[in-house]
Amino acid sequence: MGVMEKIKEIEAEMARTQKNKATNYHLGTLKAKLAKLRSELFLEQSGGGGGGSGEGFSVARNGDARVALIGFPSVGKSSLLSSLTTTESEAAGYEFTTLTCIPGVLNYKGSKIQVLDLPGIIEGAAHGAGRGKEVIAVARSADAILIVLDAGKEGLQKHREILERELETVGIRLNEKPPDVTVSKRKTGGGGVRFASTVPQPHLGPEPEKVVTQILREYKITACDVLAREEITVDQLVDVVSGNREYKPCLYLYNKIDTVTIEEIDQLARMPHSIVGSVAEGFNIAGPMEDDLLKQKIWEYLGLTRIYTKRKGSPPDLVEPVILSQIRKGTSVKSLCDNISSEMLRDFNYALVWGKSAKHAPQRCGLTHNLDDEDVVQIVPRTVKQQQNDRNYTNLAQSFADKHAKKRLEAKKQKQARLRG
Ligand SMILES: Nc1nc2c(ncn2[C@@H]2O[C@H](COP(=O)(O)OP(=O)(O)OP(=O)(O)O)[C@@H](O)[C@H]2O)c(=O)[nH]1
Ligand SMILES: [K+]
Ligand SMILES: [Mg+2]
Repeated sequence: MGVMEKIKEIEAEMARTQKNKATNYHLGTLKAKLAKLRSELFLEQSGGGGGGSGEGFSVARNGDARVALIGFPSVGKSSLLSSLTTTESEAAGYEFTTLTCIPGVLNYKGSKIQVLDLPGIIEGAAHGAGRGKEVIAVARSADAILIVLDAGKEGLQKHREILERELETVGIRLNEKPPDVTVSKRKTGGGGVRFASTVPQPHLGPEPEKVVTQILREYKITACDVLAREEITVDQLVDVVSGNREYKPCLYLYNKIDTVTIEEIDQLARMPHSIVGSVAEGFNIAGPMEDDLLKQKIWEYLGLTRIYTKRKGSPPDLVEPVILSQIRKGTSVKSLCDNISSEMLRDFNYALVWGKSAKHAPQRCGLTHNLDDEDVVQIVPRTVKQQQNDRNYTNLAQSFADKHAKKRLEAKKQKQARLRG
């Protein structure tokens, strides 16, 4: 039986099985099996062959962050790219106008955001329909996803769900945090799965340990300690165990609101993580640089942060901020140094910070301090003398260690000689 048939069979069995306490354990096992088969299928397909022309959309990463435009055909993705960036992507009134990945750069608040226009996807994309696999692979590589929907289309909510499902099938989790669960495999201490939780686990049924054991068995893990620090579902546990999940912020844009009534617009605007707009009319999308809602939201979902650096005795550089991202490498002083140069990190002594993250102006901070948008930072390196001292101490420590190692070796030799003699 092929992977696809096995998947179909399990899905059918899950549909037949009523959801209640007694079947919780069985459903958990099925979910784990399904997740494993789906990832097999995905890997099989992304490893070349099967559907499409086989050509990937390899577009070099560029700028401070990457956003992928995902949606059904003709919802206005290319029109949007052309309005957000200086790149012109062909737009037309027929489906599948765009057949490849078109990158553009959005300049916003001193950052450069790479925006990727893509072909439209349809139901079954994750399993290779259209060029779905390639499109979804690009979504996986993005820092955030912008799902574009046509506000005037019938079955709009269904579209949203289909797109979410296609992305979820390949392990992308939208607007979710990685579950706070650790699985530590045990080398000693015997087999068996030990499950502990700091909170009650109502979703795992009356015997959580049994459910957990069964799911781990599907992944051939039999000796380990599992610790949950929050309430989790079976799906979340499967995500943790399978390990190749991508957690991504996702913003939904209901485009073409010029074609629907004000009541409909009002409803759409209340959907979670959503904004409404019209590329054609410029509403919420192509307004003046800083107060345009879509750009603001993209910035927010990417967790971007501007840091103005300054040198001793000079004013801060307000023209070219260093852009850090909360969702990528974080906004600590260490990330800032890393972003500038390896020497900056090597010679770091402390940072002087002005702005929202500082308790007083300036605050003297170490590498772990988290910075806020528009903070001003001066990095103070260790003095030449301190650096020289560091090197001397390192050398001293080394010769000390060498001397003792030598002594121990000699003592060992003498002991062996004594035993022999
Ligand atoms: N009324 C209206 N039409 C729009 C709007 N935005 C885009 N369109 C039109 O919608 C049609 C499709 O736009 P495209 O930008 O080609 O859509 P796409 O999502 O890139 O389409 P594919 O590449 O074929 O998947 C074009 O005729 C656009 O002019 C809008 O806000 N309002
Ligand atoms: K089109
Ligand atoms: Mg297009």
